[in-house]
Amino acid sequence: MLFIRMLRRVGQSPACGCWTPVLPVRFLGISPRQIPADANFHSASFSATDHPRVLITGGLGQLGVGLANLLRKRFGKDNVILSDIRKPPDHVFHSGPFIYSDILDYKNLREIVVNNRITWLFHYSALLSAIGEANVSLARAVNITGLHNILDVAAEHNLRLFVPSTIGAFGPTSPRNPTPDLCIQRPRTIYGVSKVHAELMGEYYHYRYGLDFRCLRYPGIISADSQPGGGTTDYAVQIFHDAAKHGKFECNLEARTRLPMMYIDDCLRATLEVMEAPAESLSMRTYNVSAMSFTPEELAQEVLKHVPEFQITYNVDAVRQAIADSWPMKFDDSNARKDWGWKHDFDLPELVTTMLNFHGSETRVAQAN
Ligand SMILES: NC(=O)c1ccc[n+]([C@@H]2O[C@H](COP(=O)([O-])OP(=O)(O)OC[C@H]3O[C@@H](n4cnc5c(N)ncnc54)[C@H](O)[C@@H]3O)[C@@H](O)[C@H]2O)c1
Ligand SMILES: C[C@@H](O)[C@H](N)C(=O)O
Repeated sequence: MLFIRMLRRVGQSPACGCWTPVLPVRFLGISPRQIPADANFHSASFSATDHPRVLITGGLGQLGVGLANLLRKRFGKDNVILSDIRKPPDHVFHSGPFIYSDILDYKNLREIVVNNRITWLFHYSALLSAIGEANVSLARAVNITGLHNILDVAAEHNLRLFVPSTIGAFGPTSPRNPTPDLCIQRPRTIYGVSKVHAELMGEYYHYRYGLDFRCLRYPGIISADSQPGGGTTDYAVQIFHDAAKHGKFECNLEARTRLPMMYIDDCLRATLEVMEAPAESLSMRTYNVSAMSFTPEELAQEVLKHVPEFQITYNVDAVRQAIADSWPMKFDDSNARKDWGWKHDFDLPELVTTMLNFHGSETRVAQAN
């Protein structure tokens, strides 16, 4: 009876007309892993004045080290733990706490969360779009089974959980220009399918167990000092390296392939901002975020302004091209802008200047400027 009365008391959110978080795990009697409700004594509570204790999974990829740097500046070095299944390079190992964590090992995850009194979890482990197509069973395990472990450990220990999604969560039947937050999502890659699954499972855990799940759909992310991990948008990172070093670049997508992109600083700031946003400002739990959209041809034109002899040629990779042709060309992120004040800093000209300054200080870019 108590349970039914509490369900009745839960109202509809005026902002979105959707259900507000239903009930905390303890009212449901059992958590997702069948842990007795009163066994939830490990969860560390923190008030707004305390710093969160952060764990980043898959932290040695393109985005994780930059995220750790940003969060350590904000919350203190020792409050942010980077983890992965790979061996960290020296500079990462010495820059702050690093531990081994395999997201397929649930007990290992739970031990890390408990021993380190983790309160916020950024879940970055994944196999990206192109590499996922080359190894579907591993992508399925890491991106789906691994996500289940993350959701369960987060729900059991009352963590605030960030899981990134992607433009790859849409497919050929989605509106592509622009792509809104809510529309048909029928991706044709294992990566995209696993990310739609993550969005839906995270939202389900939010409504069912009160999990504080937050998710942004990132565009292709462009970074200077970290390498992409096997995606369809990787060309937009490699082009800067090759332009600065060799003055030429062979592109694996067609010249007119338009995709949403974002500079890494904007991406990481968006991630921190949505995690810090007051819960009542979030009318949704999964948001598109956007900065710019361009084609390889347009990117090459901008590079030419800095590297006058730059040449681009095309040798199209059929798998990547098919993926790109099914993805959004432009993202509609008006809900993120409206709800929690998202605003990007980098458009195409600033992106190109920043990337070439990084790569080109001692090469042909420096000579041209
Ligand atoms: N980089 C982008 O352009 C982009 C765009 C959209 C979304 N995202 C998402 O952001 C997140 C981070 O992306 P990224 O580019 O840094 O990815 P990445 O491929 O560069 O890194 C992923 C990391 O996951 C780790 N990993 C693999 N299996 C693991 C396991 N079993 N346990 C723990 N770690 C494991 C890998 O070792 C790797 O370091 C991913 O979830 C990705 O889907 C990235
Ligand atoms: C877009 C994103 O999810 C990733 N960079 C990929 O291309 O797979």
